[in-house]
Amino acid sequence: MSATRKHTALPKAQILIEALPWLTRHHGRTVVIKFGGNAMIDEDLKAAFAQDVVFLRHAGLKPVVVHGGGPQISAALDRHGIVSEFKAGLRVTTEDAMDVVRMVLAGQVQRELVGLLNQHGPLAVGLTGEDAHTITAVKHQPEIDGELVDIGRVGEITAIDTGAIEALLADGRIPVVSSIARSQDDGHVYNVNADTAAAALAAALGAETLMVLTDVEGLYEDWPNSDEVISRLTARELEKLLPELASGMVPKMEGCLHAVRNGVNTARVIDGRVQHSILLEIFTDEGIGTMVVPDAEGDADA
Ligand SMILES: Nc1ncnc2c1ncn2[C@@H]1O[C@H](COP(=O)(O)OP(=O)(O)O)[C@@H](O)[C@H]1O
Ligand SMILES: CC(=O)N[C@@H](CCC(=O)OP(=O)(O)O)C(=O)O
Repeated sequence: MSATRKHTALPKAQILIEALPWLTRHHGRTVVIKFGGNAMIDEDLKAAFAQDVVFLRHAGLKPVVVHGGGPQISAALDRHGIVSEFKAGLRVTTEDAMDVVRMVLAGQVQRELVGLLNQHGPLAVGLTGEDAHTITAVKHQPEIDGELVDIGRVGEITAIDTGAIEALLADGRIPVVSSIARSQDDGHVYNVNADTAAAALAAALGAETLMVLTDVEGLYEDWPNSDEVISRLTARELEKLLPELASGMVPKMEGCLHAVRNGVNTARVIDGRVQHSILLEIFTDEGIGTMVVPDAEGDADA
């Protein structure tokens, strides 16, 4: 009887001890995790996400969650009779649409994640970029075919104030941030792409890692023709690839590039549809998605 028990218990100890080098390396470090709206497929996945984040916190890391909600916003706009339109990968956001964006991100998606995390204890505190000047932006006008285009209340980040997030982390809490910015140029607010917001926060916080959870396995080498995932690339390699990327991958990979060029050690895009993908990525060698690393010192034109 006891021999059988030992048999089944030993592999579990093995798994725990395998995580030791990662626990040592990441102890006390900040990890920014972006949870994309497309990865929030079902209740089980959302609950597993919350478990992973709480696990990281109890393992001595400092997780910061930045969430998206693109599909959820589109569904709510649809119910309000507002048609969703994207230009340069960003939502054209009228004044009316902005109210809906804010209501869905801060009032629904963020509340749901805070609730799931807090099933494990008094840990999560939700905020938007408006709170304590966390994210400040000016009006963003993307250039499309050589012309500046007005896409409404979409913001370009000009400043990050990490004070509120750092105070929460120091208090052992898990900040959950919605990608809405305070406006530098008028009294209103701006809609910011959640990947861009997560990357800017990761850089400003000096995070160890930016982890972007989405609905594909990683960055595909030749999307949509093949599902060959690029497992590792340097900032310079990514920079060369950027002009070829499409739609949702553009802000994600631009964000990864910004992060590793501004002090973040690794930026990863991983499949949020796989349960416990965060734990697999942080605590094992068999990293599952795409990892972007800074250029090696001495790299030409790095
Ligand atoms: N090279 C690529 N590799 C993987 N996905 C790509 C690529 N180019 C474009 N995509 C698209 O980007 C999508 C992910 O971005 P997005 O829809 O904005 O997700 P999220 O809600 O997680 O931010 C994928 O589902 C895929 O359709
Ligand atoms: C300006 C802009 O496009 N904002 C995004 C904000 C939410 C988001 O980025 O959500 P995902 O991460 O799920 O795509 C939007 O309105 O859809």
